[in-house]
Amino acid sequence: MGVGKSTVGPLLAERLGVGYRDTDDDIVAGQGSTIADIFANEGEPAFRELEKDAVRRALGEHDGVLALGGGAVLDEDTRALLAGLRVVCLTMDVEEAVRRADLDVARPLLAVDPRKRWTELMDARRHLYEEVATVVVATDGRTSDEVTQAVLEALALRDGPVRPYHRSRPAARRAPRQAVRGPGRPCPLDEPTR
Ligand SMILES: Nc1ncnc2c1ncn2[C@@H]1O[C@H](COP(=O)(O)OP(=O)(O)OP(=O)(O)O)[C@@H](O)[C@H]1O
Ligand SMILES: O=C(O)C1=C[C@@H](O)[C@@H](O)[C@H](O)C1
Ligand SMILES: [Mg+2]
Repeated sequence: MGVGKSTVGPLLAERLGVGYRDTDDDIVAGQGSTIADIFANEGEPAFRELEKDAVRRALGEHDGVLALGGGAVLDEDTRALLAGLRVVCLTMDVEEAVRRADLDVARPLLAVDPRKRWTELMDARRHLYEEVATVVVATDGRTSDEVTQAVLEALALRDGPVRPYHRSRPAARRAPRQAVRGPGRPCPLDEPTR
């Protein structure tokens, strides 16, 4: 949350010459309310249902860079949909998270005691981010342009120069996920690609 998905996503899309889409933006546009208002008025479970639908729809319609909400990976079906795609997990430490949480939009899950909440959320989610990530890229001390470059390099190390997948491309010709990540090699969040 606040790690820079919506900042780096468009830069990455531009570098790759593909479109950019953000499921948080899709939800806000579809509901005509902010995420903070959806959490406040309808509750987190209702938001998660909207998020699940938004991710499914976006993955079906969109071939370019897609930013997911930070909690999208909580859903098992969503995690299954991400298998076989290049998934970039951006990281930062808690100090940076607290700084960025203060910068702009309200993040409902960090509204009270952001340091404690962020740590709790990461403890609960770390294994899910690791499960879906093809590469893990640290953002601390890097500008968004530097993060974008690091993402491209991390993906190229795993997969060769990045070319977008196209939905028309037969699934069998896609690089198998294990080959991208390396057999039995998870992408631990405490050993990000620097
Ligand atoms: N590399 C960076 N260095 C410093 N600040 C950054 C960096 N990337 C993004 N930011 C700032 O951090 C804040 C959060 O960024 P952004 O909204 O892109 O995160 P996000 O991951 O999309 O958040 P959310 O999970 O709420 O969707 C913004 O104020 C943004 O300008
Ligand atoms: O990590 C999370 O649970 C969230 C992240 C944001 O992208 C938003 O989807 C929302 O603020 C919840
Ligand atoms: Mg965002």
